[in-house]
Amino acid sequence: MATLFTLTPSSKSSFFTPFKTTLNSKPHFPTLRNPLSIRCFRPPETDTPPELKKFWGWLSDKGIVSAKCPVKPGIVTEGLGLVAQKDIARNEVVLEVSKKFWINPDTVAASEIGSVCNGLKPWVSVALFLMREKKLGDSSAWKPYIDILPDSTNSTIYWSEEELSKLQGSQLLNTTLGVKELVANEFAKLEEEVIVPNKRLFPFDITLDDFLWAFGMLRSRAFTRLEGQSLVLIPMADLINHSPDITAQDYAWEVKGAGLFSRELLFSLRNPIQVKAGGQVLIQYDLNKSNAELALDYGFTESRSERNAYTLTLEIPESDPFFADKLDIAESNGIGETAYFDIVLDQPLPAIMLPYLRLLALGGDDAFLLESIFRNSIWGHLDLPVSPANEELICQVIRNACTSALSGYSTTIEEDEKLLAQGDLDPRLEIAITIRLGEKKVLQQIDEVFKERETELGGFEYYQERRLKDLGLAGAQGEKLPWIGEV
Ligand SMILES: C[S@@+](CC[C@H](N)C(=O)[O-])C[C@H]1O[C@@H](n2cnc3c(N)ncnc32)[C@H](O)[C@@H]1O
Repeated sequence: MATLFTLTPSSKSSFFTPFKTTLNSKPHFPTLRNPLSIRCFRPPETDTPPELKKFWGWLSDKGIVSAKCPVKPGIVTEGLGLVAQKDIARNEVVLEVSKKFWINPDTVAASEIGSVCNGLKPWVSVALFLMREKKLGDSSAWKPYIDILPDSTNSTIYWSEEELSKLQGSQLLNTTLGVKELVANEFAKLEEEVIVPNKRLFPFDITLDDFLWAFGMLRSRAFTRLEGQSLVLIPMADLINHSPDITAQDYAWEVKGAGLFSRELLFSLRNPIQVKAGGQVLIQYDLNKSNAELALDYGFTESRSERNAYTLTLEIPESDPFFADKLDIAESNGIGETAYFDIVLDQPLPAIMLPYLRLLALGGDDAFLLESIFRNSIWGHLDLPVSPANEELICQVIRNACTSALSGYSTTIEEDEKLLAQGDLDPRLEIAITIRLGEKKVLQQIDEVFKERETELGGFEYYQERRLKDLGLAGAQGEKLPWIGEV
């Protein structure tokens, strides 16, 4: 039965596309109902590491910041962050960085390696630029910035095998391995087509680890979807950390025109919530990212239940005798041969999932609905239960898939909850437990939905009953009218 259609509990492939989103892509508005929790106070000046002092000096020399700048880079619990130098009001602009200090594909194109980067994907060219500047050391014009970039984050792309083993059975493990494979493939191509043929420009060893480092830096700190920009690194602005307490929808940043005729572009960062001097200016990165996306992109998770999600991949198998008809119906309703459904903890199933499942399970006595005369009305019919056999098959296949996915994890929900409750965990272990616990809870929730449906199968109204009613051949309760047998 389960072979009737394919259900792959894996992540969607579009998730592998680098820089679909990096920092937030949706408007986020701050709210005073969610007061900022001050995580760390500005360390005494003597604690400031030399790299940070040099970075500040470089920012000042370039005119990126002035002595009046309301924020300064400082050491905070999240690594480096932006520390308020005075009380900062909500919506106050804390930083403006001119385009000439951004690192984006235009920067690469205008650089020494620009001529060999033609045709590279934007993120690949910026990653190559970043690696090269790092290798150039003292000769790099960007050295003070490169020197304050971390060697890694807690993103799962940087985890050891041992650390990744704690994600056994999870979608995030598959996604992480998929992303690393994608990065490795891109690197192999880059090495062969650009690095090796241009030894003069790259007179040093550049390894896959260097490329992974650059990829992770972009993924965690590049701003995307800025007007007309694919991805941009903005020194100093990229020190802004995320706060789960800022939950309203608004962009904390924008690109503005400046100078004569507004020809110069300026990146402007606002403080979304009132901050006291010494506190950290924080923003909401992206309310729509799941914990898996946060863990992969930035290396942290949140405890809010709606961050827990599981992506169900449903597919019409080519072996289905009605493949062509089903595909035609799916495509005319905006779905394809494969559909991805993000199921979120404590939220209802996506509305389109049940109709799509009914379509996939259509066959046997219900196959007549696939005939072309029904083509315009079929989707409406699939919105409601079609037949007991169809609905039962859906329940069985989904429940089997949930059971199988749940059996892939090495711990139970209860064990994970106990581990989390103990506290004081290594950050990567805590991320792994949060992720696998969240995924299992969502799988359990899906199973419960279809378990309940199974018990309700006898109470649903199916296509044939609705049809008889529409034709006036059945009573309000679906019972056949007395004369029907006499017709
Ligand atoms: C845009 S950078 C911010 C600057 C960064 N803290 C640094 O030291 O360079 C994003 C990275 O900061 C860290 N980070 C930001 N917000 C965080 C949070 N709420 N919890 C844990 N780490 C956070 C993560 O390592 C993330 O990948």
